[in-house]
Amino acid sequence: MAKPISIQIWNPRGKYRVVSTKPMPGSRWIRLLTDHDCRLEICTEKKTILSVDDILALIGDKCDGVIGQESKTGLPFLFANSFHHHSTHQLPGDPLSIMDGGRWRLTVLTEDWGETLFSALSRAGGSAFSNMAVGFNNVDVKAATKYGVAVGNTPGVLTETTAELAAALSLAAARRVVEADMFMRAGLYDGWLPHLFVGNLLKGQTVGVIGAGRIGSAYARMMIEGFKMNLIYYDLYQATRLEKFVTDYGQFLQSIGEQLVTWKRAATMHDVLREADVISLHPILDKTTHHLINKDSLSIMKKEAILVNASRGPVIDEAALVEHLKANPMFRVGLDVFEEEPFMKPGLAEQKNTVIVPHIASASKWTREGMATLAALNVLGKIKGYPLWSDPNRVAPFLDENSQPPTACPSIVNGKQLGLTTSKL
Ligand SMILES: NC(=O)c1ccc[n+]([C@@H]2O[C@H](COP(=O)([O-])OP(=O)(O)OC[C@H]3O[C@@H](n4cnc5c(N)ncnc54)[C@H](O)[C@@H]3O)[C@@H](O)[C@H]2O)c1
Ligand SMILES: O=C(O)[C@H](O)CO
Repeated sequence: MAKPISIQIWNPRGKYRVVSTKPMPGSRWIRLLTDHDCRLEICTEKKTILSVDDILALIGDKCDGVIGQESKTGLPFLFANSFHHHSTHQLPGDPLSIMDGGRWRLTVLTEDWGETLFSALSRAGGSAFSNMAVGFNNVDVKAATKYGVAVGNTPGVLTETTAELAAALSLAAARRVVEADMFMRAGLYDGWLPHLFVGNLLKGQTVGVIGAGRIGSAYARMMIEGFKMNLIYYDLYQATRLEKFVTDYGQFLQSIGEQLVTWKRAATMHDVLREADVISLHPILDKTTHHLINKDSLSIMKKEAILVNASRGPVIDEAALVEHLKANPMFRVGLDVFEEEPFMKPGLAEQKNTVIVPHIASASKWTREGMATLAALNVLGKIKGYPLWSDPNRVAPFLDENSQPPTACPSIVNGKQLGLTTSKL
């Protein structure tokens, strides 16, 4: 077992022991737990990723609930959590393995919430775990359910913040903002030139969205309202509200004498790749979306297309992307996530046609504090036996600093499997 690691303790006499594997932004989440009789232990260890042994040491003999972090892109439960039946992209080998220089090696890139940790939490008397994230590809939900542990996540509070970063990456890539900034800082500018950093105009072009869920739909709206782009999207489900929005918005534009905007639901992802000028990826990461963008799919995209990824790194085959960027200098990408965070595939950083940021899509103050609050309330709610909140996307009542949050768990992904009741509120 790993040595005990550094811990900050709040409300030492609290009846329920809750552990957070990282300090989280804001203080409301701490108050909410300690005001409800929780002894809170926050791991302040500098390590970015805690090992299973570290977390076992944190759980100890008595622990009622844990707040964990997805921290970095996680492959481990790609297969276990897949709720979709169509599989067009099979990863060869063990799901815990990753290709490295021609060999498969074991990798743990994230807190590894599987059988070992959930059985330990259950033995310690715990029944609650929440990720401080909406994605939960680092969690083996089946194992959690087997041990009676609720798994929380934090939807609703990061939708707009994440979509805004995807829009920022789209714009920065289209207008070559980073390249131009570096040029300026290097003192290379010696006067206006007709050909200097010519990029792509977005107005009237087609935006493609793959995974038109909460974030994908919010991003689509931003690009349509902001830049009057037409939409083509691919999702396993119809995005009815998004379609209606584009229809209504198009009619509004026509009524004021401007050009219509249109939408199309593509029958295949390849239709989006062929037709769109800017493509943004927003699906969950599971076996159906692993390496969705690979050598073949890149080859059918327009030579001057822009590809944005603020979902999960392994949705793109990053090595294939590097080759594509080298061969197609006018093809540009905006990346918030990487296949093996915190690393980038060799060659990516050297390519001028990339805009790369370190997994900051949800990093606005309001969102990060809200994520901490929701994660804490998922754990508190389960410990207290509160029901599930009826609509995990409607989280505003939990985020109002001036009132007590509802007595419900904001978002538990395995609530049904655990037979938890739903709040009437
Ligand atoms: N970069 C970041 O910091 C950051 C922040 C928030 C979320 N995320 C990622 O974004 C993901 C999406 O978040 P969300 O809140 O919009 O989730 P969501 O569940 O609302 O949307 C995901 C959509 O992907 C679709 N989908 C699933 N499999 C697909 C497939 N094979 N092809 C096409 N579409 C498919 C689903 O039907 C759904 O509509 C999260 O799971 C998370 O991994 C990243
Ligand atoms: O899934 C998530 O929520 C992100 O990756 C972190 O914001």
